[in-house]
Amino acid sequence: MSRYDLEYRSFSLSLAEPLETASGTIESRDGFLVRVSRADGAVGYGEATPLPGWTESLADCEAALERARDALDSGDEDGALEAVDEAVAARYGVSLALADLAASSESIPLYRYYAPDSLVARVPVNATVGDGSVEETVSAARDAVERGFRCCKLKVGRRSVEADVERMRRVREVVGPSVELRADANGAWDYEEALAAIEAFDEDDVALVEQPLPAGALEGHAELRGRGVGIALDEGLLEHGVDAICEARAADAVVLKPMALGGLDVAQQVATWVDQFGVTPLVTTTIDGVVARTGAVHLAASLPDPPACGLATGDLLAEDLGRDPVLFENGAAVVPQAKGLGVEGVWAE
Ligand SMILES: O=C(O)CCC(=O)c1ccccc1C(=O)O
Ligand SMILES: [Mg+2]
Repeated sequence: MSRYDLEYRSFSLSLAEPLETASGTIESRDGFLVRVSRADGAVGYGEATPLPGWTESLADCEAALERARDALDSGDEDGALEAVDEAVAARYGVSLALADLAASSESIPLYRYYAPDSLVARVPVNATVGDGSVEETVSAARDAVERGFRCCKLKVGRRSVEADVERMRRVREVVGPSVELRADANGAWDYEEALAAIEAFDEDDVALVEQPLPAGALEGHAELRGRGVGIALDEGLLEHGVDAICEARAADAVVLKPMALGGLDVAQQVATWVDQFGVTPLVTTTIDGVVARTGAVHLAASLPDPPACGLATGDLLAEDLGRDPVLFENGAAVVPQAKGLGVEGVWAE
């Protein structure tokens, strides 16, 4: 007898404007909305939105969701998560739907399912600024600060280091000294370029650079630390895992993307583990729909004292799966306190 039913529907969401990054341009996000329902009428939502280079393909994601559905149909609950074990986006979709259902049944917001005794009103967030021209970059950063953001992350690495240093310098002039600035090179630089960028960024009080060197580099990242600008590993976390990074002392922070790690439960474990080594966990999305994005907000809310997280990516989309339950104000995401994820109206019949 099956206790749960799993259904999924495909969607395609275009970005308001293509997001330029050093590892490619993101124009749309295609994936699957997942719904798990229990015989008593309780439901939970999840979202599996693969991103080439970061997760399984769309086809592999769908095949994994189909296996999970079949496992649940035959009453095999453990089998459902085993079926998506090798497909991180599908695993996020299924595990999020099950967690949303479980937290909803207990009438607690999802973050308290992971951090039972906590009460968290808001988590700080960064604005995400694409790798555009100086004018585009300055205008996007100025806009973000006018909307209340206190931290901006600039995508870098598509042009020369000098050009990126110029972009950063102009942004610092415009936003003033108190806004935190970060960069994300998505692995674009070699060691010499990264060193030059970091030394120049330090003069503009840049707090952090994500993935200056390719994912494979560990020693190089370790060498780049301690120069005033923090080093965060993103692609590198997926390539090496936590232990190798901590052992090589290769990072000040690691970037946790639930879609790329296979779910909030996995990301929670990674966060708790890296924290033991003094490495800061930093939660971001993969530019997802509202269901996956809100899951990431709950993950950040479940962590003690998170830094500004890359969760304010909803505005990058031209359309969404439903209404966004997360309000952004004064540089923070207001954490939904309704039961479960707090996402409604995404599965209109
Ligand atoms: O962290 C953010 O500000 C937003 C998320 C982001 O930058 C991103 C989005 C999609 C794919 C990769 C990345 C990345 O952090 O490298
Ligand atoms: Mg990154």
